[in-house]
Amino acid sequence: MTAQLLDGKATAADIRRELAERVAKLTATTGRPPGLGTVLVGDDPGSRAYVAGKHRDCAQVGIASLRRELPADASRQQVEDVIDELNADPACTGYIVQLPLPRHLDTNAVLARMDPAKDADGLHPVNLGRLVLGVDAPLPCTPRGIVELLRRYDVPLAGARVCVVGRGITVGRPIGLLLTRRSENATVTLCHTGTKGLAWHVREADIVVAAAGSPALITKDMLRPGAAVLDVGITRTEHGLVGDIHPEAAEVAGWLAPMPGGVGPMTRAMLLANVVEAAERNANSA
Ligand SMILES: Nc1nc(=O)c2c([nH]1)NC[C@@H]1CN(c3ccc(C(=O)N[C@@H](CCC(=O)O)C(=O)O)cc3)C=[N+]21
Repeated sequence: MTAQLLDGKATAADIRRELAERVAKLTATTGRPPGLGTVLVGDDPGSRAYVAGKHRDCAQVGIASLRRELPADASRQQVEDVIDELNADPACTGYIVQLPLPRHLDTNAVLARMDPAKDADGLHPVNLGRLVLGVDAPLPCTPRGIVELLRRYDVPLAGARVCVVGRGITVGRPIGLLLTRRSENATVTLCHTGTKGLAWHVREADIVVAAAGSPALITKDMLRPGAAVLDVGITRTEHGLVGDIHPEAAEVAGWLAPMPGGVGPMTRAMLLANVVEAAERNANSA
């Protein structure tokens, strides 16, 4: 078997076209385009590249970009001033603080200072709480992108056994909350580096979400033939970017979202969707 491609790159391009129409309407009715802010602290080349990609996406769909950059040794006060400024700026519909922050800064304190209505990442504690409660809120971009990709390729979710590998706050922790909603109705097992018998858990699964950041962790012998496999891991090595899924997994999987070209572009598209939805909420309440 050779897996069917879950083409995140092409799907994200479709979504950007859909969003561009909504942005054009919003801009016409409100007199100004939605704006996405990014806060980048330090000069990690990976983070810089991601942020640049987000601004390219914005330009494509007609969303305005507000870039804020601070040096790696920025003080807590400097970061708070930028957050306060974006919270108050009517041109900023939503924004993100690029993670990880330099170690001397308290990530949770920074996230908590954001206006939850402007949280384009869905990572503010209030919005994560709303996700647990099942109340409408901006959703974390990567989990939302994964659900959207599975839906657009008609991968069956109801009753599916999903194995998530990784417990980070951006992917592993929140994705189970989306997939176990009644509307998705999947069953989710959350595995991590402390899991005993990882291969057994993975082999039980109809859908495997690999988000551990451990190169080639998931090998073809671990997979149920025909499973949908999504590679969320990205590790920078001297040979380039490496995912969590071993390349030979494509021989056994039924569907594969590769890295690159799978979940990454979907994450970026969902960030834009969160901003457009926030702008539509504002327009409707104005
Ligand atoms: N506040 C915050 N929100 C984030 O959403 C966030 C973050 N911080 N910190 C870092 C991670 C990582 N992340 C990626 C997004 C897109 C690609 C992406 O588009 N990847 C391309 C290729 C990337 C490349 O070639 O460098 C792909 O997979 O095809 C990758 C990684 C968002 N993150």
